[in-house]
Amino acid sequence: MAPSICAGCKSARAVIKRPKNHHKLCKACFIAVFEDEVHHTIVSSRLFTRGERVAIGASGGKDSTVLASVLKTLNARHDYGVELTLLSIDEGIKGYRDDSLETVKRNAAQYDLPLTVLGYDRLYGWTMDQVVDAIGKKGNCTYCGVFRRQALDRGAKMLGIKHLVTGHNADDMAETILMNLLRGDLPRLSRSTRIVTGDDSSEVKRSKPLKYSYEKEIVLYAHYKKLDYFSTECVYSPEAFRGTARTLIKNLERVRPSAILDVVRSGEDMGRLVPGIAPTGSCACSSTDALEEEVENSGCGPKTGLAGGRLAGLEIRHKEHTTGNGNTMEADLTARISDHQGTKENSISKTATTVSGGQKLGRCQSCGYMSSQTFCQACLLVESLNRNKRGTQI
Ligand SMILES: Nc1ncnc2c1ncn2[C@@H]1O[C@H](COP(=O)(O)OP(=O)(O)OP(=O)(O)O)[C@@H](O)[C@H]1O
Repeated sequence: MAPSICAGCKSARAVIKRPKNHHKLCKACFIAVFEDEVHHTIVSSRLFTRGERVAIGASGGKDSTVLASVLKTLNARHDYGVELTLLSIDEGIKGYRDDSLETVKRNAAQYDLPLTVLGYDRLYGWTMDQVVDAIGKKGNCTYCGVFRRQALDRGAKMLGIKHLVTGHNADDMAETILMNLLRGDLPRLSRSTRIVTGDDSSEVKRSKPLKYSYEKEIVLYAHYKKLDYFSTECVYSPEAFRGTARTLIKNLERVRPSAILDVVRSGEDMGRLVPGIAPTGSCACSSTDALEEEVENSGCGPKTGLAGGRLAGLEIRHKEHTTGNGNTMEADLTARISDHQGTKENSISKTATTVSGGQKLGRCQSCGYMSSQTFCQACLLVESLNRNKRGTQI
């Protein structure tokens, strides 16, 4: 059989059948088309403004490695005028994150980008290995997801950066949409489809430039560009619901390649029909729900609605266990996590902002992180861990 000719340049030999649409392309055309599509997403969503400083959430995995590489390339090629930096969170998982962080360090040198690494141990007084020792594997993603979200925000704030990009891809988006659909949670589905969460009034806006990029194409791009990435899965395996959604998406993709994008587009369309949800671009991270949703979008994190119940329970129990003036635990927590939060953040904002649903968005009374509750989710989780450690039954 005669070799196929590239559908792009019409001259070179095609070596790739694009997972997204089965177009046959040569290597150079595939790389070009992949980069052009990410550029199109960035431009059409007006993700960046000239002069902006942007932190790339860098885990050393394929998605964020490709994101860093593509953004570096596109920033130079199209002169976005943004200042890129890598931000890594060390969850403290031996045999996983320690190795992947070595990859990020090499990436920083390869792409000539500054790198900042922040650890859970420093931020919360706990590594994930210690958390799992304390609570077991079940539900550990809840802790990790809540901690990571805050850690990334805090890292960005520490660097004086107001925009964080993550490597969430189309497959991740489709999974999350499907999970929210299966739960019947349309408001969350709507929020989860956004490319940008947070706006000028939120402290750190987040965006997903790879939102329309297929995971398989990300892997192919990394392969053809010979990118250095870390490919081991987290040793604390993901929870069942997302795993099932992932399998479903992969099976759908097998029989209909466009299924992933179709689910993403359908999610966006459905999201637009949900009443009472602010249009894209307004703050999506200003409520407890939105925080959980970000955790969920992280790829790990609560997959079964566990976090909401667990956290609500902790909040109630926290109130029961707080003394009249509510200061006992606050002092304890503050002592444990004051290292990173500093006096500035701990000086609790007196002004609260009204957010959707009539909730007041204020500051966690312990750490100063934005929260619609008295204490933020991370502080509640840290306190539950500390209580268990002290042998106190909550
Ligand atoms: N430890 C971390 N430090 C910094 N950013 C992170 C970290 N973990 C996840 N992220 C960010 O969140 C995105 C989604 O994370 P997820 O856990 O789903 O990993 P993933 O899909 O395997 O992505 P990757 O291939 O980049 O590891 C990552 O692409 C990255 O931008």
